[in-house]
Amino acid sequence: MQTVNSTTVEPKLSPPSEPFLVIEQLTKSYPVAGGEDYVVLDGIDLTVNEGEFVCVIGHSGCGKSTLLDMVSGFRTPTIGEVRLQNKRITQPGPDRMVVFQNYSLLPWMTAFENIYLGIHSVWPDKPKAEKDQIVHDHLALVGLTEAANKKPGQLSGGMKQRVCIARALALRPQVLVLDEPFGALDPITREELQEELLKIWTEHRVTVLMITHDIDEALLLSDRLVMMTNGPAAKIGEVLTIPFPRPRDRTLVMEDPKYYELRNYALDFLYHRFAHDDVG
Ligand SMILES: Nc1ncnc2c1ncn2[C@@H]1O[C@H](COP(=O)(O)OP(=O)(O)OP(=O)(O)O)[C@@H](O)[C@H]1O
Repeated sequence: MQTVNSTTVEPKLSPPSEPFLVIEQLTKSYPVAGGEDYVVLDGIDLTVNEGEFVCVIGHSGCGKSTLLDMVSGFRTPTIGEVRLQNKRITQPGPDRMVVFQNYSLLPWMTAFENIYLGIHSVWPDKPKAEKDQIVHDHLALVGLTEAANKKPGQLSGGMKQRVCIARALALRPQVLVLDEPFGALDPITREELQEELLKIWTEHRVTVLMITHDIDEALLLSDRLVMMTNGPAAKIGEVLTIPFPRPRDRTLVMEDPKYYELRNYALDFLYHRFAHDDVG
């Protein structure tokens, strides 16, 4: 793993007392023809600290993507609001970069060009050499220097997802929004990317909001695990604080007796207390 060189902007951490990302009384409903609105999320409150890694887990269809989409600005709340550093979020912006499960790279462009495109659209006036350097640094960050000139069709799923992570981080977002980023990967590649994400986060401390269906992934990566109740009208059921010291090592984490305590607690939440009745 290489680190980003001199072009990296050190994260400016807000004073701890200042709220960073605030989700307040967030409700989202959709109109239903000839009937009552369908309420997906109902009164979600969550404050995320700067530099925190928060995972969101919940059954399929409970509204996890809807929640993160309102942080990204792709959807607007019906009631309530999301604020980043006291500024209400009303639209997408480069301060909140999203990585989706299914790569979303432009297939006719190389890995380099895919990353360059975003940098150029946010900083059109930066000298080209500087933009090139940012791309090279971020390809190196995810171990893809050799693949710079390959197109998505020539890359494995894991490599494509690395490019997506590099592309997102290259814009120096304040919040990295990850919507099940490793969901389509095989277990070995998934573990590799978890390790890489953990290293990148440890070095750069970007604030992360990540959806996962994998409790083990959440326990390895996150500071807090937000567990959603089932929809319709899903809420935050509980938030678990994940106490393992950082930097984390998978083996050490899994050897910690608290690991199984937390894992069982989360499993009980999902499969007993809020068992899914086959929707979505
Ligand atoms: N534009 C829309 N109009 C109406 N209903 C919608 C719309 N978008 C999403 N929904 C509904 O909102 C609910 C939550 O969807 P969402 O994708 O946020 O769930 P999720 O928890 O992310 O699911 P998964 O884990 O399967 O990705 C679902 O019942 C979905 O059908």
